[in-house]
Formats: sequence, structure tokens, C-alpha cells
Amino acid sequence: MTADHLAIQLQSVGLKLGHRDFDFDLGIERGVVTAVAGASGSGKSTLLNLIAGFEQPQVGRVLIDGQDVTDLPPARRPISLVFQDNNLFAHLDLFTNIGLGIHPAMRLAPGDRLTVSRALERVGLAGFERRLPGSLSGGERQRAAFARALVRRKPVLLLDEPFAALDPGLRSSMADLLIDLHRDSVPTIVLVTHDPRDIERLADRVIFLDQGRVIVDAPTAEFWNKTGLDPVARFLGVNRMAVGSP
Ligand SMILES: Nc1ncnc2c1ncn2[C@@H]1O[C@H](COP(=O)(O)OP(=O)(O)OP(=O)(O)O)[C@@H](O)[C@H]1O
Repeated sequence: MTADHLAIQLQSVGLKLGHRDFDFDLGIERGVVTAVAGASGSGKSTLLNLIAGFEQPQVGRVLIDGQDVTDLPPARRPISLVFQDNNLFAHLDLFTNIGLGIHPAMRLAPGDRLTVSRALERVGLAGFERRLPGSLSGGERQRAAFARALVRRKPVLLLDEPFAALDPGLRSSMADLLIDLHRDSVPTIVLVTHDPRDIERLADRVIFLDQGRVIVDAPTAEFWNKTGLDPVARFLGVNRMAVGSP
């Protein structure tokens, strides 16, 4: 079978961290939003870190867009990242923070200033170029982090619990923004979450982890029916008798 439809592949990847073994053999489809879910400690961040290059496999290979990136550092992989926090440098204004997404040494070309302003506008922060992150609300900081991911123009966006620090209203408006960005500019999104509502709102597919392994890899509609598996039932907060979407 050809793997052209896969944006990301982990081929027989093995890794041991502390006492925990991780074994991943999976493909993440191009052009869809995939949620990586599971209990705390199941390996969600480790999987994302293997894709991003912050962790190295002890065996196996990582491919992004068909290219073997196993030995490439994070900055040279065709990905952008948004985390729950630590997305922005506190002492730099938004223009600089976002410009760093285009060029790590801020060697910006003439058109880049406009690119930054357009990205800010795109996430609802028009005119915020000179603001420092500390002067923004949590939701605005997260929007700025999305703007930085946008200007990188990478085919894969990795998000690790990006909405965890936001209140419920903001979670939902940020999820809407993410869906818009996905439609316009970012073909493939991988989203780590411990919240079934994020899966419901955003994900086309779910990869569910338990103890460092994938136990479900399925379209979201099928995932809700996997409550026969105890870790999934616990994650969804349902007992085995009450099956259905949250
Ligand atoms: N550098 C490390 N050294 C030792 N153990 C580690 C290391 N990194 C991760 N682990 C362990 O591996 C397991 C999986 O961690 P990981 O952060 O990937 O889980 P997670 O599913 O993202 O959890 P959470 O939802 O709590 O963030 C945990 O038990 C963690 O303690």
C-alpha cells in the first residue's frame, strides 16, 4: 500500500524513558485533524515530541511528508508547534515574537512585515504588533501563538493541550479559530488533548494511547463506540452501560 496519504509516519519506533517503554507504529493522514488522547502518563506528549524532534527514537524511523526526519532537529522539521504555555517570549513584542516564526534570527525580508500584520489580523489581533505578551489575556496570547504558527507556513501543525489554560467560552472560540485556520492554511493538524470535548469539536480521527502504545486508531465517529476498552471508558467518563458521545 502506498503511504502518499500519510503526513506523518512512525515506523517501528521504540523508546524507553525512565521505566516506561513506548512503541509506536502508526500513520497520521494528510489533510485531517487527528486527536491524540489518553490518560495522564499514557504517552501523548512523548508521541508529539517524537514527531517534533524533542525526543529521539532508540529504534525505528520518523517520516514527515515522506521524508525521513529521524535525525533532524526540531527547527529543521516541516512542522509548527503550539503549546499550552511558553509559546511567546515575554520580553519581546508580538511583531518580534511572530517574526521569529518566519526567521529565527529576525532577518526579515521587506514583505515579511506585512505577513506578520496579516497573520495578526487573521487571528483577530490587528494592530497588536507593539504589545508585549504580558499585556494580553490568555486567549489573546494563544491567538498570537497561532499567528506565529501561521507565518511558518508548514504543512503540519502540532498542538499540545493548547486550550488547557483557557476558560470554556474561550476554548470554544479558539477551537473555531483552529478549524478556520485548518481550512485555509494548515492541512494537517495533530492535537494532544485530555478533553473529549476537543475531540468532538475538532477531530476527524482519534489515536488513543494507553501505557505507551496505541490502543485505538479510528475515525472519531467510531471512537465513541470503543467504550468496551476500559481506558477509553475511563477517559470518556462513562460506565460500560452508557455508551455514546459525551
Ligand atoms: N524524560 C523522562 N524520564 C523519565 N520518564 C519520563 C520522561 N518523559 C516522560 N516520562 C514518563 O513517561 C510517561 C508518559 O509521559 P507523557 O508526558 O508522554 O504522558 P502524557 O500522556 O502526555 O501525560 P499528561 O497528560 O500528564 O501530560 C510518564 O509516566 C512520564 O513520567
